[in-house]
Amino acid sequence: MPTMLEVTGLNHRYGKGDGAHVAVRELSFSVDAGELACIVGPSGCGKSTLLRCIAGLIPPTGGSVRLHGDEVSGVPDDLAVVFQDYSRSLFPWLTVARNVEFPLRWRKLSKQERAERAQEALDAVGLSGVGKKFPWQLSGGMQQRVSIARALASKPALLIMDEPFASVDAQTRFELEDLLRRVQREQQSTILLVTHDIDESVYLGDRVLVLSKSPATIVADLAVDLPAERDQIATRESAKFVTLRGEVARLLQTGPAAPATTEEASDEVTAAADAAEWAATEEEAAETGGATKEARH
Ligand SMILES: Nc1ncnc2c1ncn2[C@@H]1O[C@H](COP(=O)(O)OP(=O)(O)OP(=O)(O)O)[C@@H](O)[C@H]1O
Repeated sequence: MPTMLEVTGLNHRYGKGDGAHVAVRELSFSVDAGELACIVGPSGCGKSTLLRCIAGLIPPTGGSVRLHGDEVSGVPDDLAVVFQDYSRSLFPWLTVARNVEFPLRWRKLSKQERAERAQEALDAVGLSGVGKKFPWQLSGGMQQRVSIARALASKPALLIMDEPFASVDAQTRFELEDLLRRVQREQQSTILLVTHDIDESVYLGDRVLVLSKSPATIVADLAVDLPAERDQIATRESAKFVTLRGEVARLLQTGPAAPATTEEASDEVTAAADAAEWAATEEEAAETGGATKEARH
């Protein structure tokens, strides 16, 4: 698959001089077309800053972001973002259908084509019959489906999702996760999704990018070797899922295993020599039928 998103040596620093804060440091990764990549990182590590740079909302202070080969400067036309807070991202005075159509106004589409695209997107998220309702007449989970439909209607090259399911209850979250995976596969969408939830990152992702504590940098890029068809109970109980979840949790807690210092390495050599000597003595004792073990303790 061709590369859809390429982030190279990205840096972002807020402010200048003594008060400057480095939020993102030398961060590089790429996402292939049709891939769903999850980003997981500790609170405050710089996830939103990274997404804002990728979405062209703020210019990075260093490095580059390329979308299908084009340098991102300003918000690209073919990029859509779904935020956590659905209640603030939908217009309450517009019907659901009009909300979904809204970003298509800037596309060269007839009124009829816009209406059809909106209906297709609503069908895809299981909201075929609610186009004439207003967002406030829907549940929270349904409103977030509308936000997803609106993002999909514009057929973006890249869909960015910032904690999209963090404001809904656990049951709805599971439904929305399954919905997202289904729609992503049907439409071959390229998605970059940020979450705090380790399990969600493994359940949803084709890949999980683990970020360090602030300033954000990538500590691991893990392929999620789970079947494409996932199930909220069976997948989460599978050995592969549990292992991956543990690996992500460990990386978040401690970061990647650091290379041993010279001092640590020399300690390890001494410990290994001691162990070998002890084992040899034990062997000797066993051969002579002695009770060295008991005598030593
Ligand atoms: N506009 C700003 N000016 C100065 N510092 C900022 C600004 N926005 C964010 N920061 C700082 O940059 C760091 C990263 O913030 P950011 O919001 O990107 O982290 P995050 O990982 O998305 O956080 P959370 O997990 O809490 O959503 C934080 O220390 C934050 O205080």
